[in-house]
Amino acid sequence: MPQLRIALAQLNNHVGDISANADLVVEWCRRADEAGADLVLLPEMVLTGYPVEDLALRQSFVAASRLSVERLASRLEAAGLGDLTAVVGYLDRTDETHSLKSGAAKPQNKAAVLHKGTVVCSYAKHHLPNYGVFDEYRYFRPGNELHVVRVRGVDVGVVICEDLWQDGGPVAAAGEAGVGLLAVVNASPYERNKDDFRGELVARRAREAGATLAYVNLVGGQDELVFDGDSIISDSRGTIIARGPQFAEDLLVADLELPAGLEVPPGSDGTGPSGMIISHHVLSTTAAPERAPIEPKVTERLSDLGEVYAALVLGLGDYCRKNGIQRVYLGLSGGIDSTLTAAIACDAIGADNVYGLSNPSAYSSEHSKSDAAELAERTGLHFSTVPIAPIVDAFHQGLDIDGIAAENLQARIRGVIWMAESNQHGPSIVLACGNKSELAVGYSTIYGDAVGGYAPLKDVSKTYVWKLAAWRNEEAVRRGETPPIPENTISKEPSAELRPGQKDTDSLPPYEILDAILDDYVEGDKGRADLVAQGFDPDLVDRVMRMVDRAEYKRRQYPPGTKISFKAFGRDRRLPITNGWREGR
Ligand SMILES: Nc1ncnc2c1ncn2[C@@H]1O[C@H](COP(=O)(O)OP(=O)(O)OC[C@H]2O[C@@H]([n+]3cccc(C(=O)O)c3)[C@H](O)[C@@H]2O)[C@@H](O)[C@H]1O
Ligand SMILES: Nc1ncnc2c1ncn2[C@@H]1O[C@H](COP(=O)(O)OP(=O)(O)OP(=O)(O)O)[C@@H](O)[C@H]1O
Ligand SMILES: NC(=O)CC[C@H](N)C(=O)O
Repeated sequence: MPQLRIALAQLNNHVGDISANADLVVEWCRRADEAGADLVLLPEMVLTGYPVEDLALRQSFVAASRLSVERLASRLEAAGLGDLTAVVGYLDRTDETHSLKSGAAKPQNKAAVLHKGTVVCSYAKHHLPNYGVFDEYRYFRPGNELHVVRVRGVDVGVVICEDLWQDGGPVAAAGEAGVGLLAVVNASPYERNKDDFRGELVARRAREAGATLAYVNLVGGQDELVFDGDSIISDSRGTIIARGPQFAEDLLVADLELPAGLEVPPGSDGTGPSGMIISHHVLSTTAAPERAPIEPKVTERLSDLGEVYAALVLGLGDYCRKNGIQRVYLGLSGGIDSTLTAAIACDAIGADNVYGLSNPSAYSSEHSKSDAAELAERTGLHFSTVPIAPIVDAFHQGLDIDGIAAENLQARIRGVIWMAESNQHGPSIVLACGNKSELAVGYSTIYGDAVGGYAPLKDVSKTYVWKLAAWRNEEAVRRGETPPIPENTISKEPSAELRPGQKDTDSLPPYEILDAILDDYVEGDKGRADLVAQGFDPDLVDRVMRMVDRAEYKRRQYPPGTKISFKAFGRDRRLPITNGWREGR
């Protein structure tokens, strides 16, 4: 059986920066070549980044992507990497003469096969995901052909991401065509438990196709999405034989013993058993040289809490790095949300770039100040205190307000202070510290503690915030480091401290109950009858549903934050703000 050395380049690119991404591709191809690879797979749309959103509608962007892939082929050849076969994702349009208004003029999400200075063929994704965070029907025209390339005598079928998730189509056709290897290039965003699902999917499709399957995934943060890498190789029996790290760049290299391709006349095209047009391309048939075999690695999985924490760190870190943001400012109340946000920020961009502000009011407890100071001591972040009581008093001299209006004034004054610091010492942003539970029920002050450029905990429920905080401290102990989060911050009862003795439970049900209802209402999209049938108190269900529905306007104005759940607020859950639909009340 011919031996093929494959390299999966799970890299972190930059949406829109085609020229820098092309440089990255060359660099990773060089690394693959140095590792002796015959074939290197790069992630879906590696040249443009993913998702490009409405950049896909700009002809200039599509043309630049297309030109870049052609130049890349000659660049690789000129760099002495022409013998390597590279699968490179990009955006293409082949029918630019058609009317822009017609769907036929839409570009395609493609993967080009580059070899010996040419673009040998280019596969267009068949299945376009159009659910959750994906809008691919808005942008792309689906493909209808399959390409099979022969590398070192092995037939390799190339498909793109969602093609793997759907039954039938190009994956089934590749199996029927008898490929030895199915190469799948991906940009599959992280969400909790998705890695388990992906692992099973890859193994199942490999068994169904009767072929070894190599799955390469992107790494890095892109606005609200974070890509976790976690590239996988499964043999044709469904055994995972190699797996890359999560949330880190890596070149995963493996030697594969694969069956020789069947007799296909060079360059012959035809219709496969499932009726799909299949084009064959013979690139190389010579056997691999004698070389010391590489033992493929199977990287250990992170724990559930560990992977969520890593996602939040990478999401915030890449948002800052890719947008030229050097520092972050945030209000430190000594509470669990701002403390965990600060710990994530320190891990993402370094404590020396994190500026925490304590802004005590007349109602602030002593522990709110001492716990915030202790956090600074433990992490090494910059810490300063700007009391707001005199500013609040000055406002009250000119304003006749009380109750919630007066409470919100305090939160807004803090927001003004954080933004002023950020403006003064930029390039920097303010971090909003709200969590998913608060965001769901509108428990934050708009233009107050809701100000900011990024919200790391936006998709993390309050009960999970506590778990993550405990996990981060345990992790520090395991590594022999100082746990960042003060014990009192984890154990004390949450309070907004906007009036004397205020507790979150004055306005909200206990978070364990609230989060259970929110899980079903927000993530599960269940209706009132289902929630009541599950045993939740009907009055409480009504109250929570009302709070969630009414807070849509607040969520729309909230900063972006990393998606970690099946359904995050934002692109994943799109509801009208002006909405008269009410159930049972
Ligand atoms: N449909 C709509 N579209 C656009 N804007 C709309 C709107 N409905 C109201 N508004 C505007 O929004 C205002 C009400 O929102 P907002 O000013 O935020 O005030 P509001 O939601 O009434 O009060 C803030 C709540 O959050 C709690 N809080 C505040 C700060 C921190 C924390 C915490 O623990 O983290 C909790 C606080 O205890 C209080 O219960 C209205 O006065 C109006 O101006
Ligand atoms: N005294 C304070 N000094 C600085 N920032 C504050 C102060 N109080 C509140 N904040 C900011 O406002 C946000 C909302 O805090 P609040 O205490 O009202 O509710 P919370 O959701 O329980 O948050 P936390 O758990 O961080 O206290 C905090 O996360 C913090 O960023
Ligand atoms: N880019 C894609 O096609 C992603 C869709 C796919 N179901 C995933 O999340 O992995």
